Amino acid sequence: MANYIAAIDQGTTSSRCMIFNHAGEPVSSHQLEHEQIYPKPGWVEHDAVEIWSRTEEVIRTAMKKVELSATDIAAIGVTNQRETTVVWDKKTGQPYYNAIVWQDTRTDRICNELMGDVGQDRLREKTGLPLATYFSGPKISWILDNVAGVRQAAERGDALFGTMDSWIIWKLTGVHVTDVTNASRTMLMDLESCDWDDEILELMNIPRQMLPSIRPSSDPEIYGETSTDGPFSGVIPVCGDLGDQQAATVGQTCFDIGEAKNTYGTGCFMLLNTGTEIVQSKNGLLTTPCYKFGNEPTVYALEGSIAIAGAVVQWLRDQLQLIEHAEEIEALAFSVEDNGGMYFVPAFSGLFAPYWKSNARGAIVGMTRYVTRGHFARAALEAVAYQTREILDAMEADSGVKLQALKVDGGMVANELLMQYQAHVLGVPVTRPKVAESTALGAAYAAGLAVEFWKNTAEMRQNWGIDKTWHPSEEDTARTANYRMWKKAVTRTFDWIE
Ligand SMILES: Nc1ncnc2c1ncn2[C@@H]1O[C@H](COP(=O)(O)OP(=O)(O)O)[C@@H](O)[C@H]1O
Ligand SMILES: O=P(O)(O)OC[C@H](O)CO
Repeated sequence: MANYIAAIDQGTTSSRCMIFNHAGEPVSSHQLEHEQIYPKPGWVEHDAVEIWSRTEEVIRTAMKKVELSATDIAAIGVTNQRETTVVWDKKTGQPYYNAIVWQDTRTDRICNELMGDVGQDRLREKTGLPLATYFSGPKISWILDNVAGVRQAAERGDALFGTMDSWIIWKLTGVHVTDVTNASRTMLMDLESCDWDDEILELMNIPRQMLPSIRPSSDPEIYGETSTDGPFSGVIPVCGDLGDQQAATVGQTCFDIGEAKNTYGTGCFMLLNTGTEIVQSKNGLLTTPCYKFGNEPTVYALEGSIAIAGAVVQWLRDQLQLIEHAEEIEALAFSVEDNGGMYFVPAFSGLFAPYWKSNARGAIVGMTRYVTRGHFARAALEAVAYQTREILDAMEADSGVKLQALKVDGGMVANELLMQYQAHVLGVPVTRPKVAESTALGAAYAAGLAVEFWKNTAEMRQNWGIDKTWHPSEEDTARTANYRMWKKAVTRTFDWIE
């Protein structure tokens, strides 16, 4: 009897496999980090082969920890860091080049040229996205134009493009697919038809045959099956696929219009369910599919994307060696009472929402000889909270919805200082669910729904419960003053790259 669903979460920092029971509780989990490759300033790459071998290892270990075999797993769902672009040879299975990560800014020139050719508005109307280095389309163009032989291979039909979901599903099943949520982040998909857009493909000079077919996020027709010689050592349907932020929205059971969640991982992403209506943002947010379950209409969301959240903690750990482990930042931040007048704008990949300024770069301002390591830690965490406030302001302005509480998840929500400060800066309660691994849970839900492991979304809602809520303190002058200073600090990063 198959009593479990497996989820593979291929994130920016790490890959993990989690196994869930019918109550939506994790019964096993394993996670491994992979290398972050920075070949030049602004460039970020991953080795897709390393990611696949880490994925195989986390699957095997998660299954072994609880002594499960393939017959115990009813279905598999995949979720992934979005936009990260890999192109591989379908005959050898080898990537032609490292995966270009969503944070990478090398396509700045390509984006500027596209801006001249077609203008921002036309693309935004079709895809819901501003023209920015963040998205996959220009990254594919870069690979086609800069890696020897790839364009010819793509024209011959030998080169396949995928975001990391496609890469993992292809490795698991040999099938070349993606889902609507991931496809939309290429900037090549028409939001309304949920199909590749020929006009944009022509504009970016991308051959259609290298693209995966676009499928529902939860697909009763299943994408494919695992094989006995793969990491699951058996045949299991793979039938759930969602970009990680959309998966977290599903995992948090935000199925009603006006429900929102914020996920604090490498970056930070708030999504607000807007139902089957496509709402175009006037305040710097993205419009994106939230999920598509089987034959039901696509549900859309407004999204506020922040490029750097947990990544700033990683940077303090790996590059400055200020801490040894990510969780140590909390004690370090607690060692000081406040930010000491210091503001840290981590615009390492330019600024995403609501600014969309690819030519911004990071800045630390307000420093005096008074500041200590503790203030660095504090300012880094505060930056995450202020950026989220900017997103919430934009979301409320766009939707007219006044949020009563914010559901949060992701690796950083273990940080109590950050969560308390977040509630303070937003002025609304912040709620962490019992299962903070909402991303993996959402992928499991998508797969489980497809095979009727869960009958409907109401069953999933019953699984959701609160672990902890942080309440804002009384409105005070310091909150307003700090946020004003943050806004001032952000302007110091604009137009840094000439
Ligand atoms: N206690 C903590 N305080 C602050 N940041 C943390 C803490 N624990 C983990 N992080 C950060 O959270 C991120 C990992 O979260 P996760 O949701 O696994 O990310 P991803 O899905 O992007 O790989 C890392 O960037 C790490 O620096
Ligand atoms: O790896 P995460 O969780 O920070 O998510 C990355 C996003 O999907 C990028 O769009």
